[in-house]
Amino acid sequence: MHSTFHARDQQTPNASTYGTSYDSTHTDLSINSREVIIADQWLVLGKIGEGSFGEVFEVRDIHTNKYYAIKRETMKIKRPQLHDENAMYEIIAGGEGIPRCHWYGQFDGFDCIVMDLLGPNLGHVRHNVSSMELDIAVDLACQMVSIVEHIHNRGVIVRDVKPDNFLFPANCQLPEAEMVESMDEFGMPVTTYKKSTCRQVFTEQWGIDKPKIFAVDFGLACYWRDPETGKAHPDSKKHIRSKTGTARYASINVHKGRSHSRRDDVESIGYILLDLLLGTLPWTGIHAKNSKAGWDRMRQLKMDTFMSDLCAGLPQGVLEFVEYPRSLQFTDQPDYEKMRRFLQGCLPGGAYSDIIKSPFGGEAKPTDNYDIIQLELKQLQQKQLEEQRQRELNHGQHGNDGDNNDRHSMFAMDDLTHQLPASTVPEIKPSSQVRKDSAASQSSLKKLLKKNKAKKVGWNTWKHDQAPWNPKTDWTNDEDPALSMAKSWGDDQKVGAWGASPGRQDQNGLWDQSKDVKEAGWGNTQPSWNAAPTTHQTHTVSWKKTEDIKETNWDGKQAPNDSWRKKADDIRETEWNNKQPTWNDTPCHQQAHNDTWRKTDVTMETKWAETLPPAPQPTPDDSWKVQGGDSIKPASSYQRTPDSSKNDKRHRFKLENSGGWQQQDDTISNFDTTNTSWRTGQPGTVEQKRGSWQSYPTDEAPLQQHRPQQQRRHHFSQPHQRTQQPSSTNTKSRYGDEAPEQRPYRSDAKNSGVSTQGDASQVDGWQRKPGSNAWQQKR
Ligand SMILES: Nc1ncnc2c1ncn2[C@@H]1O[C@H](COP(=O)(O)OP(=O)(O)OP(=O)(O)O)[C@@H](O)[C@H]1O
Repeated sequence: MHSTFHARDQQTPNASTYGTSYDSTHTDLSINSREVIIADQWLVLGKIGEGSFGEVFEVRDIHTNKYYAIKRETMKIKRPQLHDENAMYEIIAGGEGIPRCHWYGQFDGFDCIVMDLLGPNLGHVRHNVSSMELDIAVDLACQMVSIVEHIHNRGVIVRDVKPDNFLFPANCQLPEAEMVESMDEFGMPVTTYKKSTCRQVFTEQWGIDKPKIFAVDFGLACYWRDPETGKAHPDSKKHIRSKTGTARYASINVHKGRSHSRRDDVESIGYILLDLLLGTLPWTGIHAKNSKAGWDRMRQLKMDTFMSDLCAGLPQGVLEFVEYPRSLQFTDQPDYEKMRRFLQGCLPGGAYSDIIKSPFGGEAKPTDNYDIIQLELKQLQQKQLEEQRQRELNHGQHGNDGDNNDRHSMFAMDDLTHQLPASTVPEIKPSSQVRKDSAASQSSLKKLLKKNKAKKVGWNTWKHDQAPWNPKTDWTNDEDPALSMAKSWGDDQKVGAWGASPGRQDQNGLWDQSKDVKEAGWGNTQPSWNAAPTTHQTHTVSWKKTEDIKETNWDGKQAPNDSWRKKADDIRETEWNNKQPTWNDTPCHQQAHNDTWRKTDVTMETKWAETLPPAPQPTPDDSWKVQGGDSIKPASSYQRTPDSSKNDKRHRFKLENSGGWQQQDDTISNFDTTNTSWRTGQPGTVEQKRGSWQSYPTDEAPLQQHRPQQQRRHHFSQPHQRTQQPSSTNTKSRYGDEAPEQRPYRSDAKNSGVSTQGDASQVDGWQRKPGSNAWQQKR
């Protein structure tokens, strides 16, 4: 039965001592150093772990007093993945070794998943024991095979199988090394640490012979099988341009740039098994000039290492287990039972228990003789490096690919958790022509797509950052450490959205134009969009029909507020409704639909090429004028916030000096007029000059600086940025079947009900048409 460890009282006898103490990173800091209760239920206790993108905290359910873990990810991140991870947890729920999720939602600008609380991970434990006995490693590997088998049976592949993603139960504490004081040859005191063996830890400290493990972190997981057709995804055979997962445990096929399939997950388990038994791998600890060089070197080492050399001293079954996945084809289903047989056969008396002879001669080494193994591995590694150096010298390539020994200019590959920039692919400079609504731009877009095709972009590759129309500035966001980190790592570490979300739409990215990709051209003239008046939009849009895609009819007043619906046999159609709420809201934006559509079996994307005029800058000294000229008050005294509690179009207004909020529906007629000389009235009586309002997503977090910047980024950006909602109350799926909402920068005028006549008729190059609400560009 699936056992869970989500509450202290459900744990083992030594429940009082377990918990977060296993993790040295535990800080006892709750978010913002104050009591934080998430969703009125989960009291944050302290941080217990973190990965490249997520942070994990221990929380207590204040209603039941049970303990859980919460993983959070900032919603500002360029490529959020917790949402997908939650979806993956749902898909694989109920399996042995899969933690249960209890809540998913947004809090304080973070996506959060509450799940069963677990303990130290396999990597931690291996690091803290002197050696791991064969039967223990075999048992753990068998559990991993079964967990991965379950996940594969649900149509999903993990793509990041590594020791750090297998966790022991929460009642298991990280083993501590025993401190031993002694004297060195000069009589000086020396402190050494003696680690226990794994068996000692399990039996003596944890009181369990064979602890259970649980898999976590499905941020990179994706479907290997199309849930609609039940067949392997057609695109998944393509080459990927950037590698996914953790280099140390990546399969050779992934190193070669092939898409992940089930065989790669099980090959990674083989490397984990070797790591557990040997304590290291020949390619552990290597340094490289850049991550690409590191991945390349690891690939070379993996390919050059005879597994029989590596497995010397280990039972034959280990070798069989490691080599078996390498023989699998892309679509092959691994024979999990056979893999477990190899493992079980390793145990004394088993069918695969013969010990493999060491290539260095002499007796076979015992598996717990760590020093000898380390020495032999070092020799092996040296030998391989020497051979490689020699090869390079012969080819006159020495030093060209990061294989020099200048360690100062290198970084440790072990630090590299995810993946590589596609540094071999030349970046395509953004072309201004691409954004133009002209026939020329259509053809240049096609050229770019064609170029991209030549670059072997695969269906499960995150391609956003390589989008030719997406200039580098798109990544510039110094305020967001997560983004700058992503940048420094090569922007396509975290793949997943493509593969992960069949049936959902990701409005971002660049796509390749291959058989299953459909393109729809947009007519060359979209005068109404360019002019962007609020009311008169006429879509003279032409569609190019390719292959089996259906055309979408436009009936004059459409907005990209569409929903997709699947018709028959793999054909999707766009339904456009006639409302244009979002586009209408943005009179000061120039929008050009220079779009292409891509359809794959499972996803569809929209690329909105957008040219926006510079966002209007608020001028703090702008004033409010009351019609009739009674009084003038600095607009900065007023703040406006969307009423996030109501999540509707009403706004609250704050008169700074008077304190207190006043909520209005669509007017500001009830302002506290006693405090100031303000006179308010019905819509139409107050004039507004630009920049008068300051928008706040919540009562606390000013957005004023942020929003214009975001808007400027839209100048270049992919549409998903527009879909990001700053409000913490936004729980809407980013993959929902809607087009991205246009967040109006100047929604104040419309939403507040304040008339925008008079002075407000001019906004940074735009002006109201005399006598009408329509906007037109200044000439
Ligand atoms: N349910 C849990 N209970 C206790 N600790 C957890 C739990 N989930 C994760 N952790 C700890 O937090 C660490 C980071 O979690 P996780 O791997 O999910 O984050 P990540 O950012 O996705 O990591 P990665 O860099 O591998 O992608 C894990 O290695 C583990 O030690």
